[in-house]
Amino acid sequence: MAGAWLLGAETRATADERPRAVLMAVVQDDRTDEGAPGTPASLRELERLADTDGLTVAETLVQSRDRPDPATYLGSGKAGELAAAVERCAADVVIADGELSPGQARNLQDKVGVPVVDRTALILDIFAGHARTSEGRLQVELAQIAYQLPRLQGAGRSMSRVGGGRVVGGAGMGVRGPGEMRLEIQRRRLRRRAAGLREQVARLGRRRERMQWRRTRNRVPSVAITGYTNAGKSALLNRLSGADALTQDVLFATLDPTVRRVTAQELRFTLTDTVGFVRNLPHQLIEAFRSTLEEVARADLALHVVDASAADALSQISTVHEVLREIGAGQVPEMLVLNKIDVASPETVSALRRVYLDALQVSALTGAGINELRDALAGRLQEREAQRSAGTSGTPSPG
Ligand SMILES: Nc1nc2c(ncn2[C@@H]2O[C@H](COP(=O)(O)OP(=O)(O)OP(=O)(O)O)[C@@H](O)[C@H]2O)c(=O)[nH]1
Repeated sequence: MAGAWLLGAETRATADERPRAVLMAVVQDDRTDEGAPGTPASLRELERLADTDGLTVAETLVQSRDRPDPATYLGSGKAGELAAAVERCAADVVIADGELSPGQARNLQDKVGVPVVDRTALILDIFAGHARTSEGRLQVELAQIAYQLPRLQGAGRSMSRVGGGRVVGGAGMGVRGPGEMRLEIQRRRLRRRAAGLREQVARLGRRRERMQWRRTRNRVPSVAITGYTNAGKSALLNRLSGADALTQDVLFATLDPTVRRVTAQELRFTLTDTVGFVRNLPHQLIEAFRSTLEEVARADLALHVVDASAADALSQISTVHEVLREIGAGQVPEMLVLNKIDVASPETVSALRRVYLDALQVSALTGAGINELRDALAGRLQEREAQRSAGTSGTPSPG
């Protein structure tokens, strides 16, 4: 069930009722750049993320401050307002549009009485609901454990309350209370589980490498489709290859890479769909999905799909570039394509074309521009192939 990990067993919602969320954010006076936490674009995206995770957004609370309160994130007056909002809306969860420290989450949770999580936890929850292959599921669980470990104290603290008194001191100085012991056992169990998962991921990664190596040896050029979440990557993959990958109007419908074969201008190449990128993609996820994302780093060409109907398309492009750099794929040659041209506004398209002069315009929905794109891809790959053979022909052959 979506939201299952996020809400734990405490949710008040029933199976046929969507859990309700209150969103909250601190807008920092010195961080009002497009996409910073609490800005309209970021909040709209958080709403979409919550919706994708099967939650109903009941209310949104924003506070403007110098910086978040170190103890409670919101200032104390605003935290009181948050508690009232949770009560009023019968909310099941509070989601912050920034990153909460484990302490901030715990303190706020004590004030409002329902789980308080951040954007990272929400994205992890969505990933958990969408991972389809065993590799994807393992990777998500690993990322969840990495997120949970430093936050275990919350559970330990309430357990230690049951066990009677504060963790240290309650049961005598230097003596561990029962809560602390339970916490240590839990930590150890999670670490052991993480080690097992890492081993399985590594095994699957090696298998993926062998397959990739076979493709390289057979010299099948590869194109990796990248782009912001919901840009239309899967739809475009289907159009280009005549395949049937999952397309859904939700964020992160695609989590596991899908490889398809395409032939154009007598050139055969592979097309790989990859996970959609989003602002502030949790670091744990980039780590966990590194082997999947490395498909992009090894590709001959990255086809960067842009949703030209998104008002913040330019900032989505920069986010994708940032993530690509972070996974070591910044050097892969890129072909940028403007998708959803059937619904894009002329203003956004011309703003994009001013920066990306020769970006092709396509619609995965209507099929406009698809043949040209397929040919352009084949052309670029052939060019690269020609350059590569020219580069190697100068090298003396052994013997
Ligand atoms: N109007 C229009 N809608 C499109 C076009 N291409 C894709 N869509 C829609 O946009 C939504 C997202 O498409 P997907 O192909 O799932 O997007 P994605 O980039 O793979 O998404 P993630 O899996 O979240 O990364 C779906 O509802 C598609 O039907 C297009 O050219 N025009």
